[in-house]
Amino acid sequence: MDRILTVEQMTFCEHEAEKYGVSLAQLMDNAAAQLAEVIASNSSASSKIVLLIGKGNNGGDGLVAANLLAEQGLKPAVVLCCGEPDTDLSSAAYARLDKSVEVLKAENALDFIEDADVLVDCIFGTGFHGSLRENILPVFRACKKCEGMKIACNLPSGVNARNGQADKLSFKADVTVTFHRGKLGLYLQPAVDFCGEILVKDIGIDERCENTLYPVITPFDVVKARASLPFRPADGHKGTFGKVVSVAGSESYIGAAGLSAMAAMRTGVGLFELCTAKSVVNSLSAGMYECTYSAMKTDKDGFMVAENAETILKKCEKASSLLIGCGLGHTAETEKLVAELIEKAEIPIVLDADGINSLCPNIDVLLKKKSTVILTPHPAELARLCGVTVGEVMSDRLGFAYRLSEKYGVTVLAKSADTFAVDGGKVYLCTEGTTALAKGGSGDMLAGIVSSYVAQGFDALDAAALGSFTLGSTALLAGYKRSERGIIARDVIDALPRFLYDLENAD
Ligand SMILES: NC(=O)C1=CN([C@@H]2O[C@H](COP(=O)(O)OP(=O)(O)OC[C@H]3O[C@@H](n4cnc5c(N)ncnc54)[C@H](OP(=O)(O)O)[C@@H]3O)[C@@H](O)[C@H]2O)[C@@H](O)CC1
Ligand SMILES: [K+]
Repeated sequence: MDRILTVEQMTFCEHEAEKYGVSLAQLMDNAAAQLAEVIASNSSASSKIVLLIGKGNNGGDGLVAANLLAEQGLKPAVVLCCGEPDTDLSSAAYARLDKSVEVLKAENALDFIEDADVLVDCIFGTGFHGSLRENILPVFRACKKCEGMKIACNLPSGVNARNGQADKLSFKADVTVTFHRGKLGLYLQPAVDFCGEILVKDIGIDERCENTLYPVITPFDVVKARASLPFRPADGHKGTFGKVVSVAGSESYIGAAGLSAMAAMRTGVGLFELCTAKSVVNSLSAGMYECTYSAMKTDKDGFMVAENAETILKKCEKASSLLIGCGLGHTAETEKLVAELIEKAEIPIVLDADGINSLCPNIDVLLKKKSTVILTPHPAELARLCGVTVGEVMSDRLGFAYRLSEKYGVTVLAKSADTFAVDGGKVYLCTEGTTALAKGGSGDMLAGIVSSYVAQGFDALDAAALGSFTLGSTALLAGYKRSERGIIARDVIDALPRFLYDLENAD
């Protein structure tokens, strides 16, 4: 799988295909043929094959597939789950249904569904929205009881292909036969748990149909990760591998400054300087010897003040990335500090956590930036950056990240269980991860790693995507034969050299 499409991109492609001589009806026939092939390969002459049919074109795919199965001498039956098909294509397919195919209504077929040897879900496809309605729940409960092979057409019903949200009673497929390209939602949590094995099948859509769209989504995998690792010259010295200046930490948030520094230093950067409150210097320097420290001026609560900007900018002259935000705190002074650093710094900036929160009231300062900016928001921070609710962000995380990136010319690493790295030209999806990262400190590590990669000269998008891949994969490695419950940030940091070794030596 080398490309993923959003539902909007897929719909665009389907209509664009007509320009290349493939009609929507032909696409449905092609989709049905691919579906029928997978069903047939999982059936024998005696198999009880049951296709669950919705009203839309997903149901149409199932009806055409039923005909193809009947032609091969198999014995499919169809269950109308939402009444009679009602789109042009699906009602035409229903009118053409082979007479040998048994047709049942859902209310009379619950036991029949439970007994299927091969159960095929063609109830909802990309047209699904909202959640499963009350009247159809008995069908989904019967599906749950069925012990036969379960195949989903295009996507499991109950799953939202746009954003990965999924009803708890969604069809739990062993195999999902999806058409042309993987649909974004299928690779996101929690939908991914309902898809089983995802088979992407060609239905005759020319690749050129994708060219006029905004960037297609590329999964960031080990091959890409390996390719984006920079060469380390054998005669390199600490100056060769870049320097991060980090503006992080406060009397209230000490650990965040330390974790981001350790993660950066464990991912290849030559030098790391921590600009922070005196109290943070005192406590971290007792155990973290590898970086340098600069004590900054603070307010009475121990948060850094804007007056430090000049000193920090001076330090930036000898550095190659500026990390702002881990444990910074959010005050009127940090807002001023962040705005001034963004406006004046001439090295790439990675903005995380309270760096982002401090930016939000003055977000238009991004338009005055002198250098590359990478934002690393979690969903609540992304919502704040976009001025919308978290619920709105969750319904279209990629869309919000993309528009933010376009509007301000920044790279956005929209982090969550699945993470998007987005800039105006490309979108990467990073799905590595484990619940070991669902803990305090993970965001700090990610920001530190990204700042380290940027300091070493990576392009911003590669640094962001590889940063996410590095953190997710390392957490998996740290959790090998250990419970995700018990892994903490420092375990992940300790495992970073091992992860990088494996990556450097991957085939
Ligand atoms: N376009 C093409 O060229 C091709 C498309 N292809 C296939 O078509 C599929 C897309 O077809 P589609 O657009 O007709 O939508 P589909 O997924 O069948 O569902 C729509 C129906 O579901 C209903 N419904 C929705 N939510 C609901 C809910 N919560 N609870 C209850 N009902 C709900 C909705 O009702 P309504 O919104 O009116 O309430 C409507 O009746 C796509 O996945 C692929 O398989 C292939 O053949 C290749 C060519
Ligand atoms: K389906």
